[in-house]
Amino acid sequence: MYSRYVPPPKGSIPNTSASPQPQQTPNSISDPVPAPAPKAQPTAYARYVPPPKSNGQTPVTNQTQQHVRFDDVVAEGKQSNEDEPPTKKAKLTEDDSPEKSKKKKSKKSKKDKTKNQNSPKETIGVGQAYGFGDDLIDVEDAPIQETALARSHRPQTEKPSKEKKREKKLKKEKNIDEAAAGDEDENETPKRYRSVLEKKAKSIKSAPEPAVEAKEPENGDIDMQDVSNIDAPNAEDADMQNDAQDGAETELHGLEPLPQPEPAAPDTAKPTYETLPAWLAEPIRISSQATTPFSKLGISPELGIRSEIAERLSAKGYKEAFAVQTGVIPLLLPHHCNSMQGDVLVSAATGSGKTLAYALPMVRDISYGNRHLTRLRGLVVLPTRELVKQVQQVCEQCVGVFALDGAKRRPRIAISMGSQTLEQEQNALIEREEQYNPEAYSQRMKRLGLLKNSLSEEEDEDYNTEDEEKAAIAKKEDRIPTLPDHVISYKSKADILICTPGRLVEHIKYTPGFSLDFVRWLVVDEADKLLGQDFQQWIDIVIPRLQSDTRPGARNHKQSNLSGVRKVVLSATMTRDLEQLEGLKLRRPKLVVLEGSEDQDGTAVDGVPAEHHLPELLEEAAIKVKDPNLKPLYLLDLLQSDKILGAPTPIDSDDETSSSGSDSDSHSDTSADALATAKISPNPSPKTPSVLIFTRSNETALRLSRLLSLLSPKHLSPLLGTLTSTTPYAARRDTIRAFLSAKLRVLVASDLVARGIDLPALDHVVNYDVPASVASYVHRVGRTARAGRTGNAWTLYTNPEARWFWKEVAAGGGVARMKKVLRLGAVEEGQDEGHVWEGKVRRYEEALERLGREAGGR
Ligand SMILES: Nc1ncnc2c1ncn2[C@@H]1O[C@H](COP(=O)(O)OP(=O)(O)OP(=O)(O)O)[C@@H](O)[C@H]1O
Repeated sequence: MYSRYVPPPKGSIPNTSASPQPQQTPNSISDPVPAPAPKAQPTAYARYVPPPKSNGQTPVTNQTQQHVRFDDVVAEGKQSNEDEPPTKKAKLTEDDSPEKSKKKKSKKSKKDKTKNQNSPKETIGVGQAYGFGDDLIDVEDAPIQETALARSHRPQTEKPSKEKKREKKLKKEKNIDEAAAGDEDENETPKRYRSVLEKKAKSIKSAPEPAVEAKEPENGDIDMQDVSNIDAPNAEDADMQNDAQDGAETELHGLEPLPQPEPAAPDTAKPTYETLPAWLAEPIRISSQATTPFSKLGISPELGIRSEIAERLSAKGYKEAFAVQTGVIPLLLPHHCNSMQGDVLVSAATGSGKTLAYALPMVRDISYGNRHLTRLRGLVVLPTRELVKQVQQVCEQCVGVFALDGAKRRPRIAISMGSQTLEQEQNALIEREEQYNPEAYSQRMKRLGLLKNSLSEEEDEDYNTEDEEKAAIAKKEDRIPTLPDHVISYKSKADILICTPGRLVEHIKYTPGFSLDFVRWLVVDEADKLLGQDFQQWIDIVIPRLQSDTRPGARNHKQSNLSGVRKVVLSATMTRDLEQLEGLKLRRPKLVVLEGSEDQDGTAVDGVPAEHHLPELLEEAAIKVKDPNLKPLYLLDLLQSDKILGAPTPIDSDDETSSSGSDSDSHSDTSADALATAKISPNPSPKTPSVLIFTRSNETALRLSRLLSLLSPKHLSPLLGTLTSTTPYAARRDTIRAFLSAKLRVLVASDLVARGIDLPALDHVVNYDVPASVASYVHRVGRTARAGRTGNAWTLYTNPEARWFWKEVAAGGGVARMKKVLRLGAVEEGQDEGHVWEGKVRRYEEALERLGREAGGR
């Protein structure tokens, strides 16, 4: 039935005046509803006549109108024989029983087709849609056509008797199809279809009455049932379709709709463009105020820091856990939950106490280990020797704290940083023991027998590869004399090794018996530095050795079900570079970020949290250097200002001009005050402020240090020390010791000590040269204002450096600070009188000349 529907061409509304349309008829019928404008279309759909808008009539009236219209057509066709008015027919239709209605529907269908014949276009369309010739359509419609044709060909000489008329009428009604067949010539029905049509007519006649009544549309609109009736090839088909449709309503024959799943809830998640993993994008944030007693850390006293230990820590100056320790230590203490035992990354300000945050839980775990066996279980990697020494001290403190608390053993701590020869370090790290092992002994003898022949060659053997070198070391080891049936076995002398990455790599390669098989802690302090630089590719060499699991149980953590290497990665300027972190092969990592309490600015710029946080009690200032050639003089003025060291006493003054200047009224007036407030003295005390001056290179540091000594031989020179990476380690160590004991008060240093060095009493940091990066600035100024103390940072900047400094460092959103950076004018611009400054410049030029002579004389 669907194939028969030929939709009308778009926008082509047939001209109702051009062809007679059934819709026109109702207008003449006594219908109370004014007929709508005819929208005659020859198809079934075209029969729908919408009810007039807001006519105040009920839809029932419209329904009536529809039926009236169809029956009108019938009435029209019969009007010549039965002179009943159309209104009567309409009434009858409305009163029809459902059964009759069904029959009439079939007739309607046929008659409708007759009407459709008036439109040649439609006839062609329907025939084509069926795939038959148009003839077939004509034949189907023939019974209805006959009424008109038969009338026109009826002989005029018929008997006028009523009997004959009645007979004829009956005959006509009974054999309407036969008459159609008899009118072959008129209908031009092909013979080949005649028998088919006859059979069809008979079957229509003999067909039983439909059992199911056709439903009438309730609202006057034509529904699909009507359409199917109208378009059915004949009445029987239409009835059958009706039956089928009605039956489908009552009996579904297993075609019930399958249960469908609940419709999925619409996805309300906003698209995210975050490329960082969740642990990095959403770190654990710790407020700087979050201090806690050590005894409260951990899930229980047994698995945490016991109160006896907390008391001992307090005795050592660690009264309660700093904020970063409050956040990190619980993550590193034993836990039953595996998800709490992943690797930990820490980003916290300089001087916030990161060292104790990892040293305490690591030493605790190793203290509770095997009583008798010393194995290398903890590895701490740091970028400089100074830091190695510093961390060693903190770890030793922790060892002392746990040693008395029922710990099974006192962990041994070793350092390796290249301050000694490799052999000295090897002896400090590894112990050789003779072990009874006849089998290994015979194998060793075999090797030695083979070696004898080639001994002379080996003496001047040149190693081309690492493997060759290792083999040579093994041969040397074989030659160490032992007791019969004994071989050399190796034993670690240290439980914890604190080292620089370069030396660690050397031990892995060249120290017999040096093994990382038992290591279960890896600490990478100053991580951004260690991951950002190559350091003999230490990551590629160390990390695979920590992943190997050749000895089952060797990496088991005490008091927890964790096995494997626990990695702790720390920095004040922690890298978020996943590529760099990837090399560490982190497991279930968590990032802990220490935030400032209420950073005045820099906490968030455009909603982006600051990358670095400066110590809360740090005060920063910057001084513009107008003439870079006189920069050392600017520094001298700053040092000798009341802001830092104060002016030297007039009696001991290095400065001739200053003495002469003191003759002036202004100076003589204040000389008594100057004496009273003078801070610089050749004999410093712990109260004398301490200063760390950073330069951009070793050479600049050495040169500046010498220049300051020449400019102030009496006062600054005795207080001055220099720290560069070219300075011998022993000299460096002595310098730091002297500084910590207040014998030295001013250190001129390269960036060697910019990171990690803890100089607790340091009051001032001066950036003589602007740092190379924001991170470098953070580390440099972080040498002061540590552990909750106050501190000052001063930066000298030249005109070309001004833009970068103020934009990236001072005002950049990447650095969170409590106070804004002060912009200061140089001393020469304000306080000094012209002739005093001129005198300083003259002395500076003399000092430069002398420096040049010294350099040339070397
Ligand atoms: N709980 C504590 N109580 C008192 N002082 C502490 C505590 N924890 C650490 N300190 C002290 O704070 C100072 C800074 O500690 P530490 O050197 O570990 O800082 P840091 O965060 O590693 O700094 P940097 O990033 O510069 O290396 C040290 O002098 C240390 O002794």
